[in-house]
Amino acid sequence: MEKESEKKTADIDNGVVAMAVRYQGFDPAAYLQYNYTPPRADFQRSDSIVPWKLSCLHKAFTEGDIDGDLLVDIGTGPTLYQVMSGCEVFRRVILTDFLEVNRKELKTWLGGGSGSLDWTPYLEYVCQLEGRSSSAASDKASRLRSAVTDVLPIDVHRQQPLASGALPPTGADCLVSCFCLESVSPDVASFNRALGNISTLLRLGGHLLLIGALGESFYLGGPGLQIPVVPLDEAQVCNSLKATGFALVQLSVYTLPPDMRVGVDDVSGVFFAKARKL
Ligand SMILES: Nc1ncnc2c1ncn2[C@@H]1O[C@@H](CSCCNC[C@@H]2Cc3ccc([N+](=O)[O-])cc3CN2)[C@@H](O)[C@H]1O
Repeated sequence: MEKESEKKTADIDNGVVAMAVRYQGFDPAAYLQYNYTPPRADFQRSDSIVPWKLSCLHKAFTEGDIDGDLLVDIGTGPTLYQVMSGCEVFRRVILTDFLEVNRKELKTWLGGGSGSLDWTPYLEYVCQLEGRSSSAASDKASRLRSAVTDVLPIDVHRQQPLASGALPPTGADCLVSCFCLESVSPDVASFNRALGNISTLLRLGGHLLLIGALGESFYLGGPGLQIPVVPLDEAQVCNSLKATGFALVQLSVYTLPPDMRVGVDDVSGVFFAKARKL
């Protein structure tokens, strides 16, 4: 007779395995087009989502309470915007993703190639936030390329999400993770476990910068590829951070205007959380 706890564990594993299978069809180029081109990435609009995210990250990295040597991005996907401010603060940056197609996309750009998206407008915008002239974008690209030392496989559902020895024994000084945990977790319990798993990668007192979707139940990971998402609200995000040993430092929320709802997901808002590991 299967014990209840064994059945629950089996269900948990089945949900995670099903999610991993779903991700095999992920299309980085399509995903970038859906979410990282206008209107969601319109640098002429003050209410566009990407400028909001870049401003949150810039402020969080530069307001003086974050420092250290190593920044790790959890579930980087095929995007680089997450570390364009952080690469000025940390000597070393590690990017991570579950899929080889995304790691390849990142390595192409890092190797000087042009990937599926032109990141120049992003680099120019972050240069402006930093008070540099936007012509400094190519210098920033060089700094980013030299700061990123590794692009590693990761699985946030493992108690040890990275290969042993991937990080120094003291762990990362800061983690950043954008739109990953809620998009790979079948339910809130799985989301909380994943948050606890990635916390093991962060030193005590280190910061977590978490960006994620609110009210999202699915998104398109490629043409016709609906990927399920566990819907979160602000209260759940706060509860999950507290339950996994983080002190919330700051929470900001962006509510999508109607014309940002373009049919590639059913997200209603985006949260930005700055938290510290207790
Ligand atoms: N087990 C795993 N461990 C770690 N990473 C894993 C695992 N499985 C998959 N991954 C990895 O995680 C994935 C990260 S991309 C997830 C996309 N999240 C949803 C999408 C994003 C988005 C973007 C922008 C806006 N907006 O309003 O501007 C809204 C939204 C909401 N929809 C992907 O890289 C996969 O490769």
